[in-house]
Amino acid sequence: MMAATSLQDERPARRTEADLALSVRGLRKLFVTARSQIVEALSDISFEVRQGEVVALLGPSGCGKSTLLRILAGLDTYDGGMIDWSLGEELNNAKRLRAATVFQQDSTLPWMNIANNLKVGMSGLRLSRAEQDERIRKYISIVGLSQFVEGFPHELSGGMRQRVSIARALATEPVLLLMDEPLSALDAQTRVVMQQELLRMWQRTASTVVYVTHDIAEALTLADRVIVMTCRPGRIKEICDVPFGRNRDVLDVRRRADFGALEVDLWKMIAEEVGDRLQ
Ligand SMILES: Nc1ncnc2c1ncn2[C@@H]1O[C@H](COP(=O)(O)OP(=O)(O)OP(=O)(O)O)[C@@H](O)[C@H]1O
Repeated sequence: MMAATSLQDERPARRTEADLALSVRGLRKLFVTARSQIVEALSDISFEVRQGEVVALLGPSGCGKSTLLRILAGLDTYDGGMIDWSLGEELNNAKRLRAATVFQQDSTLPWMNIANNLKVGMSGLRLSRAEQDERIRKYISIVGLSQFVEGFPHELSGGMRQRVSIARALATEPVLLLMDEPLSALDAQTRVVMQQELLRMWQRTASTVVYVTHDIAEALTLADRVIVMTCRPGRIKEICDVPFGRNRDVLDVRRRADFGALEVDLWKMIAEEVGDRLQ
């Protein structure tokens, strides 16, 4: 059992159905390979995401984390089960949440300067020019790139380009922020700085976030709950509460004894899946 279960007093209070942002029920996803083989990527996936909650999807390589995120983003279909978008609005004839996605790979547009990269993300939002400019200023400043706003992606490092991608998603002020290993290409120092920035931003914007990572410490640092997935076909192995509250500091949480205990528990779960002998 997880160490978190002994820390009931620090957990966020259980909320009612009215607080749900979305719930996924019995989701199944099949792929057909080039050799006509059927691959079951996801099987019987059920979980809920509450408003303002940060949920991390953690699991071994190939367990279907990105597939699940792509389905939530509306970029892929599914073959069974359902998604109930509690807070959804009508978008393209379907009830969905207004979401923005940040991927692992660089997705900046090289022919546009940084300001225009952010504008592209906001293009469907019918914002006035002044509102767009204000959001560009705000979110580029949040990711620490104010002096590069007129520059072009090729003038930035890989990590800086990734920060542009994050700013572009944030500038749309989405109801649901979907992030697929957004910090994995960054160097270790920038990564910690960005984790702190994400915590700060989410606290300010009360964002609802689904965050894919294979990094256990990152999941514990950022999330309110960690959903651990099994090897393929990806199922839910365990859902763990992270008892650190939203108002947390990247370095302070790592000093906590229960951080270490949770990290070990999660390691064991992942090791069980990949057949490692660490356990
Ligand atoms: N287009 C596709 N056709 C066939 N199989 C696919 C396709 N896309 C994904 N898969 C398979 O589905 C499974 C889940 O892939 P997915 O990329 O979602 O895993 P992941 O957990 O995000 O992995 P990683 O952590 O390595 O990025 C994998 O076994 C993969 O081989």
